[in-house]
Amino acid sequence: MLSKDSETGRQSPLPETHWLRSLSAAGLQSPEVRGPARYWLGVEGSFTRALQQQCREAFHVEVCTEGFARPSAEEARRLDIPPRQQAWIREVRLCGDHQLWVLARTVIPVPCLEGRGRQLRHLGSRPLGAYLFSSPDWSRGPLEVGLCRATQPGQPRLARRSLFHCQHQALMVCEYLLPDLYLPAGPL
Ligand SMILES: C=C(O[C@@H]1C=C(C(=O)O)C=C[C@H]1O)C(=O)O
Repeated sequence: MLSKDSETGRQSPLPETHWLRSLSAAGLQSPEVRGPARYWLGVEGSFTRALQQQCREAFHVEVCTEGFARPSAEEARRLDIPPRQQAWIREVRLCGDHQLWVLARTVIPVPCLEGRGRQLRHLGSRPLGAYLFSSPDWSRGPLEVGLCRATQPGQPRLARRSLFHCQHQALMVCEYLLPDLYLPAGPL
């Protein structure tokens, strides 16, 4: 169930993921991208806000891990940071109406944590999106779509990610969609 980062030995419940630069490129490789998940893969504004709007009852963020760790080699390349440099890594579960909807992993390079960015280390269960979208300093780059190598039922099969830019710095937010978010519940 767990994938292991070959360089750090770190174990993560997030499946290995192949990232593509557009919804249409991903749709050619996986028909699931063209189904009900398509809406969520393409949300351009705050993902947290879109999830909150989908909720009938409650929405909450549960922090799984937060701290300095080494990003994967692929993440370091995408962020254009040195391969062995530590970053602040936050992994959370986003839950709506008492179901797990999204697993999110955010990689924040050290320079982003300076100045006003200090707040990024003290979010706790406040959604990161609320901070990024309320601050004029940050803007989102293009969305990528991830096809996951899920090895167990219930693991995410689809994901999305983007860089958020602030002056010359960037952080990366990856969101893994769980089927309970986009597949209608079966008959009771
Ligand atoms: C980037 C956003 O932030 C969301 C909140 C996160 C968190 O609190 O760690 C992580 C990923 C997102 O789903 C957003 O809302 O668009």
